[in-house]
Amino acid sequence: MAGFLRKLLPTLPSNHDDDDNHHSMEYSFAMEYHGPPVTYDVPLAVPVDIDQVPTAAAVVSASLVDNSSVPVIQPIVMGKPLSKKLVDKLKSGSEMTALGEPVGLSARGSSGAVGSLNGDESAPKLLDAIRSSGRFGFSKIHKDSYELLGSSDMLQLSNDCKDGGGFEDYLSHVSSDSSESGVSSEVLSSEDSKTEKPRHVKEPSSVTFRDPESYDIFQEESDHAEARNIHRRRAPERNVKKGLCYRCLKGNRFTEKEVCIVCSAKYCVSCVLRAMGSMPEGRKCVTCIGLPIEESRRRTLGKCSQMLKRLLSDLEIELIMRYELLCEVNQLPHELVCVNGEPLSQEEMVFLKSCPKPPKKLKPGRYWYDKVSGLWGKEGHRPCQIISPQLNVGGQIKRNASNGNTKILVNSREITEVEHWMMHVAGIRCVGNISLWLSADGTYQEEGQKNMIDPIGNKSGVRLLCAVFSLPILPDSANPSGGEVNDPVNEVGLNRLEQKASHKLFLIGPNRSGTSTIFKQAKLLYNVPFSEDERQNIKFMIQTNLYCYLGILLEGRERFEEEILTEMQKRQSVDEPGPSGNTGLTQDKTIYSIGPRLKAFSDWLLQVMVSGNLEVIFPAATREYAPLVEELWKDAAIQATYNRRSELKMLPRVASYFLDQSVEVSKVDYEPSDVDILYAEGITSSNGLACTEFSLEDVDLDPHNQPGTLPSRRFELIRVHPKNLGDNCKWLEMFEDVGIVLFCVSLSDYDELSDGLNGFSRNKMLESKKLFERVVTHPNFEHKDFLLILNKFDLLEEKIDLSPLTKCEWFHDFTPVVSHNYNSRSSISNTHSLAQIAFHYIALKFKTLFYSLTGRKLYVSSVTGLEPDTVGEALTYAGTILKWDEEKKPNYVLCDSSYSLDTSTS
Ligand SMILES: Nc1nc2c(ncn2[C@@H]2O[C@H](COP(=O)(O)OP(=O)(O)OP(=O)(O)O)[C@@H](O)[C@H]2O)c(=O)[nH]1
Ligand SMILES: [Mg+2]
Repeated sequence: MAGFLRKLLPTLPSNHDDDDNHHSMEYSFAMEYHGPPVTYDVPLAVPVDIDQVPTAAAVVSASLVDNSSVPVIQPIVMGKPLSKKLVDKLKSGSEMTALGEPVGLSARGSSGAVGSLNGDESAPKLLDAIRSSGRFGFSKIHKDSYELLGSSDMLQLSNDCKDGGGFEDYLSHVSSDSSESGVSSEVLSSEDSKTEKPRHVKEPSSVTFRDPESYDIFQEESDHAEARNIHRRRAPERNVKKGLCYRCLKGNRFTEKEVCIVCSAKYCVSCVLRAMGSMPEGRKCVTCIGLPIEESRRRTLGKCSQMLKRLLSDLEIELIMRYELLCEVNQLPHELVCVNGEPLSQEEMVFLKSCPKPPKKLKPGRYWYDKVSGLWGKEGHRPCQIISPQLNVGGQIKRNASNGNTKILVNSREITEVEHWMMHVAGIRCVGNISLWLSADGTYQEEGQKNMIDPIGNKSGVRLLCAVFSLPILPDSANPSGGEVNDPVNEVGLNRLEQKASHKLFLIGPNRSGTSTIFKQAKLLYNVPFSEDERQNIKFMIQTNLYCYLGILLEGRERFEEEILTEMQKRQSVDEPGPSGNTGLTQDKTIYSIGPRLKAFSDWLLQVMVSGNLEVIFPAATREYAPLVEELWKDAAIQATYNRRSELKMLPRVASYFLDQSVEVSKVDYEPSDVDILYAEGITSSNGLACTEFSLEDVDLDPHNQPGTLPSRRFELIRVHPKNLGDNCKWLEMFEDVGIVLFCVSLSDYDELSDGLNGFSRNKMLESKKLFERVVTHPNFEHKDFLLILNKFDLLEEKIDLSPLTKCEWFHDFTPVVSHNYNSRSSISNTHSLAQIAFHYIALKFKTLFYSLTGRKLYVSSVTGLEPDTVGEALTYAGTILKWDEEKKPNYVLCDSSYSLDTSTS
């Protein structure tokens, strides 16, 4: 019949002729009826209007450019070498589901990656091997195991080879029109590939398939770019209950799983290899091969779970991870990166990524780029990196690129407040409406001026500042690479940038409240070493201060001597009044008198101090005058002066500590001990900003827990001196992301006066109160927790009996009830010392003030900065407060495939 019909219908399409064996032909036709009339209605055949027949639109060739629009059949599971038995089966062309899985159906990834996962070769070697052998399909790697090299590309390749084309032809085929064919095929054995054409080569189709096992729902796609966006926007919907494996639907949220970097499907240990196959593009379900990754997972590229590592050999993992990182389809799409308002072209993206200093961790987004200096940042934000300058990428930088509001233009961009502050700290004074040029070597120049301003990268304080604020560190002339070598300050910064501490503790307090002591104590407590740079600075500071202390003593000595002499003169004139007024100068030697040599030294030192040149004469002075310092310190007059140190207002308590070891300290090879560092005044950086990181173990509320078994959290302690905060603490706005503010107040301030401006001095406790109010009410800290550190409790204990708390007018109502047998040192009513009561009273004053300003609760801690325990307790308390805060917030669950436990929310 078919033969007959073929004769009847010679115009049938001829391209099916060679498919005779595969296509049966069936036809229907109508004939005119000539029989007897019928009693029923005969249905009429309505003529068909050809134009009304629906037809499938031709496939747009552009849609085939992208792999994502091409129907894919899954690659063979190649996690392990295939057994010989299976290989034989495959060779015989029979069973295609030997593993109970669709075997050997390979999607053609855009990378054209060849899926050898078990060989000893790395990818390039493997390609070389393929190049030289010209054989594809299975290669015999081990005695009893075969390795499947095939993908559809290879299949195509094998055909090309068979047809006379070599591997080079294949490569050019892949690179030139790889995107057009969209071929998928079943795997052939090496022999098959030599002798046969692929048995099943699919024509391109605009229909995509759904994997019945993975519940993927894919959209029909027509346009390449749109298709990419669809996939990027919409991960395939999955109705899998949380915690279950997406393939076997078993397990719970604690079952180890690996996650697909495209659709976030999770697979358990038994299913992962089946679901992900050979992973020619890394950890993707087989249905996701060829699709761009989910952008939020970009940071996890190249980091697989422990589970997968256990399943595959190191080599396999290495190769898969390399594919994952390098294969083209996983790369950041160029059009998603916008620089200075313009999306990047493919060429610009290549240019950007291959420059000597490319942007780190580039993600889709809008960026600004200062081509002159190389500064790079997110649109509307301060700079975050320095990349290679002069790259021809993106558009022209705009004035408001970083959303600055300083009216200071640097390379046509209005800089941000934090950059302005950095320049301020670096000593580059610039007020609004100024245009500067910043070159790639870090030099500034005012527009239209010839004078260069020093590269600010040279100043260690600025570098630290850059580190604290995550600003890029500008290179300096001595180290144009950006100062990343042998620079402890910078190292701190870089480490900081890398690790990103989880919580920032912001330490601030008025002058001499003890913030630097607490900061150093924290470093010592948590074994954060002082860098060589810091040690040298501290040594220099201790030696300089020693001369200051000596100067204060010498000044005191002069004063005491004069007092005595005046007294003696008075007495003499009363005792022996006479016309000559003889004062009997032979008797003018007092216990405060020193010999002529020491007197000469004393005069010189006092003169240097008055002229403010003390720092200039160091360190030469240390070498020169060490013997004199020793002699002076041991001199009876100085010792007598020192005994009256309580009358020397300027002499700090720690002075005696260093003066006691003045000989040691003034030696050239003096190395400060930890205690010396703690007692030294100040820290290191002149700008009053310091930061350090440490870990704290979580607070253990369960007594059964072993010590050291709880997770630890990273903290960053940032200490800022108020003198660097500008008028009305303007610069506090730089510290928006702090977790908690530690406000330090010296308990001993209540009866002390500050050296006020123009001779106007004020009670120091009231000064502290004023600063406290300013910081607390700063908009930046509106919702921040505050921990008040009431420091110098030891001094409060010492002085409270001698000097009543009511000396400070704010504490006028301090009227503790004292029992009759009151002993200030031991107890009041056998429970609290007067100092403790005073502490609670002061704490309450601050709490009430805080509540009136914020309506919130103030936390308070009693501290003696020179004692490690109390500082440790206060910092742990700060950590605990932050933890309480976290617990109050809704639970954020981490979702990272590098975690071996399934913790995602899906
Ligand atoms: N007795 C005693 N002295 C302390 C205590 N804490 C700090 N000091 C001393 O108080 C002085 C000032 O302390 P710093 O830590 O330098 O104070 P600061 O907040 O850094 O203030 P600036 O010096 O203005 O930067 C130093 O001499 C410290 O040794 C304490 O708890 N007890
Ligand atoms: Mg200090």
